[in-house]
Amino acid sequence: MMKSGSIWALGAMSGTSLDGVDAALVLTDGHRIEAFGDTAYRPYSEDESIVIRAAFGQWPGGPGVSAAARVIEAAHAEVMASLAADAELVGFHGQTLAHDPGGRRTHQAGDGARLAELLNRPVAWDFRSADMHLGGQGAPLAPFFHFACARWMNARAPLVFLNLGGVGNLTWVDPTQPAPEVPGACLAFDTGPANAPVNDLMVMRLGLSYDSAGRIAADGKVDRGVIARFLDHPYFLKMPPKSLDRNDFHGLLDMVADLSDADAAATLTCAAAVAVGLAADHFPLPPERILVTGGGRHNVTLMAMLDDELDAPVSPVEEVGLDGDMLEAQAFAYLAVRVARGMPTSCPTTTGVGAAVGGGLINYPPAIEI
Ligand SMILES: Nc1ncnc2c1ncn2[C@@H]1O[C@H](COP(=O)(O)OP(=O)(O)OP(=O)(O)O)[C@@H](O)[C@H]1O
Ligand SMILES: CC(=O)N[C@H]1[C@@H]2OC[C@@H](O2)[C@@H](O)[C@@H]1O[C@H](C)C(=O)O
Repeated sequence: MMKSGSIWALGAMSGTSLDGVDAALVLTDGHRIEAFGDTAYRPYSEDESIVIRAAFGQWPGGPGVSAAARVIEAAHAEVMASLAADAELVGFHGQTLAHDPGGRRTHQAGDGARLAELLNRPVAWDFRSADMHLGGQGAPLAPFFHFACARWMNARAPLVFLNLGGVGNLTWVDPTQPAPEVPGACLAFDTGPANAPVNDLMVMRLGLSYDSAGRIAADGKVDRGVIARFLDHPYFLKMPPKSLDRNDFHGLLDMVADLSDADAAATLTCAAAVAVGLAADHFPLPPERILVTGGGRHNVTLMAMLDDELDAPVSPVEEVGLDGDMLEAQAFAYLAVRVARGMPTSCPTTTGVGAAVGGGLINYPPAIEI
């Protein structure tokens, strides 16, 4: 018989910026967040990053995919090992190598069965495929968790969670609705590129992995002509829900090729903020506040530009007691419990799927023989 009370679940996420694996414990019954527990982070080594990057853009069976999957599984097992002892269930997102919503396919490398064996815990994984098979974008999946976070913080009016990772994505939530899958409770979509283009610029020109605190961008001047051309991208004409692959805006770097380092950084940072500004046109009602999560919240220049673009107050999620480095890992802990209990993980207004759907597979560790 299925349990109904809260259990500790351990979630893990390896994001598009490929810095490492986040892991976090959440106590939940799949509806309510009762408590947040310990967290851990394990960066990928240079050698591991090279193996994973070599498989970027590949589909299962493609060159380098197996090698990348083994690196990803081992890194996850390592960071989760100490926390798994306190968890009844693991949520394993894996590393997205390719995402093609138009072609109804997505690829998160890493095998849940292998991780179940390595951690000796049941593992919920492959969260995105079912949604895509049923016509959804397969992303974003954090929205139902964001709805639960809004309830956890006792919010009484609509608010927005904005995640600034490699790509930007947001969830507009109305916590007064009875459940996240109810029409009017959540609207979620990817806003556009966030940190990825600036990171790529930093790597290419300065040998840095990102623009720390946005200091380089702060010294630059935004090229409004480039921003206007950026906004011509057909993605901005699409109605949400909609999602992006990390490389969908690759041409953006060419557009700043003739600019100085500082001007190029300022322009790419502004592009991320302007994309969020455009996203705000889709909000069903004005949100009370915009809570920013993901690494981009540390970018002071980006946060100031967002403030200029948006009408509601913008602040990091820490302001309400959440952990902006761990929200995605916590989301997959929460979603794992929903998968285990047959609850939906996405709906028409979060991924564009035809009806609320529960995605994910569960693998159990091999039975121990005595
Ligand atoms: N101190 C900082 N100053 C400026 N930018 C920062 C700082 N710390 C992190 N970032 C940016 O945040 C990025 C990492 O963000 P995050 O960890 O949220 O991404 P991710 O989870 O890998 O991506 P996604 O959410 O798209 O999967 C870094 O690559 C960098 O661009
Ligand atoms: C396909 C994929 O891995 N998408 C990620 C990525 O990173 C941010 C954004 O693009 C979001 O759509 C999603 O991750 C978060 C955790 C989500 O599904 O909500």
